[in-house]
Amino acid sequence: MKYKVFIDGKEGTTGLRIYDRLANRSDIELMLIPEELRKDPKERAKYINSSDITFLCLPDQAAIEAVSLVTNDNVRIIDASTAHRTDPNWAYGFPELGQDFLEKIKKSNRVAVPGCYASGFMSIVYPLVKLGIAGVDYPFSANAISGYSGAGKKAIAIYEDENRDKKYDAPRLYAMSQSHKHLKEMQAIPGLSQKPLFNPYVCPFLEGMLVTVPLYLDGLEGEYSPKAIHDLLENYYSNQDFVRVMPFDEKGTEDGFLSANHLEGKDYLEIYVSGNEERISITACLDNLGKGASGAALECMNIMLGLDSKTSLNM
Ligand SMILES: NC(=O)C1=CN([C@@H]2O[C@H](COP(=O)(O)OP(=O)(O)OC[C@H]3O[C@@H](n4cnc5c(N)ncnc54)[C@H](OP(=O)(O)O)[C@@H]3O)[C@@H](O)[C@H]2O)C=CC1
Ligand SMILES: CC(=O)N[C@@H](CCC(=O)OP(=O)(O)O)C(=O)O
Repeated sequence: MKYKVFIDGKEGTTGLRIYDRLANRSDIELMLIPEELRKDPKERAKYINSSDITFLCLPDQAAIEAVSLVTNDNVRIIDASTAHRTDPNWAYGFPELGQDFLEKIKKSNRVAVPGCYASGFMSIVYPLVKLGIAGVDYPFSANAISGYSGAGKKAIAIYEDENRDKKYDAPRLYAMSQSHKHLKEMQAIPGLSQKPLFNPYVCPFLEGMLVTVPLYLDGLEGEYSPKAIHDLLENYYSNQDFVRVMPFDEKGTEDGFLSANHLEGKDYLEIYVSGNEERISITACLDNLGKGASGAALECMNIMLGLDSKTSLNM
């Protein structure tokens, strides 16, 4: 039997990558909507309701509309947008955070794929809070950079225009009003008492991401060295394929640099712990289109179908 899969928003950045990874799978029948009808709600409803799994790779409003079109209770939805990530009726698609996350993804027919920045932040902060290393009231902050593909196809066209304005040649800070759309899930999923301070930059390279969470050790719930925190995180993610805690080095890496495109094309995330006895820095490195979007969506699909979670993914 083949699973029938529909990708609503297949022409977009996230949708295309899911399509490419599924195109050659013998266990999947990809349902292709005629190009001229791909935004027609009536036609989309037909495709959604006759699929086993529908991926929503759409702007938030279109994703909300797509969910309202579901009339067949058996259809399972995987939504890459921001629309449902803190909705308790939806599973949060980050199985490595805990057995409860994994079980909910397995059982649910509504799964929300975490935001790319949120994935990096969550991979660090969720275990810190869960293990009692940091309190829910710790004043978390995060600095992050993303490749321009994170901003979707319109931004890709701007960045790849050979006559682009010079301003696109440098990292650009944004969301300076502290109102980035991922802050809601960054607070809600680990249960923080306030939203973190968050400074994202979009940069002139295609894909890749770093999210750094700096910490004062004396603000934690107990006495820890950077190495002790490293070991606790390593233990938390032991046996996980998609989240890997890298060997401890007080400089972070051997030469003291970490490139944001280091995991380009890969679907897993790496965590680096570095620092000294006063202040530490924990950084998640991922591909915004991999574990930050399409890769995570496919990992969730594999789990929902009871397959090896690594099927079709780049490890
Ligand atoms: N890029 C990334 O790294 C990440 C993106 N996401 C999220 O995934 C979703 C998709 O993002 P992304 O792929 O980057 O966006 P894109 O802009 O690249 O693609 C969105 C696609 O949706 C199509 N679309 C828009 N409205 C409708 C509609 N009403 N019906 C059907 N199709 C529609 C667009 O059509 P058209 O081609 O005509 O514009 C486009 O093809 C967003 O919610 C985004 O926030 C999540 C994680 C990371
Ligand atoms: C570089 C860039 O612009 N990135 C996007 C986030 C991409 C993403 O993760 O979108 P979702 O929230 O749908 O997951 C932004 O900051 O809005």
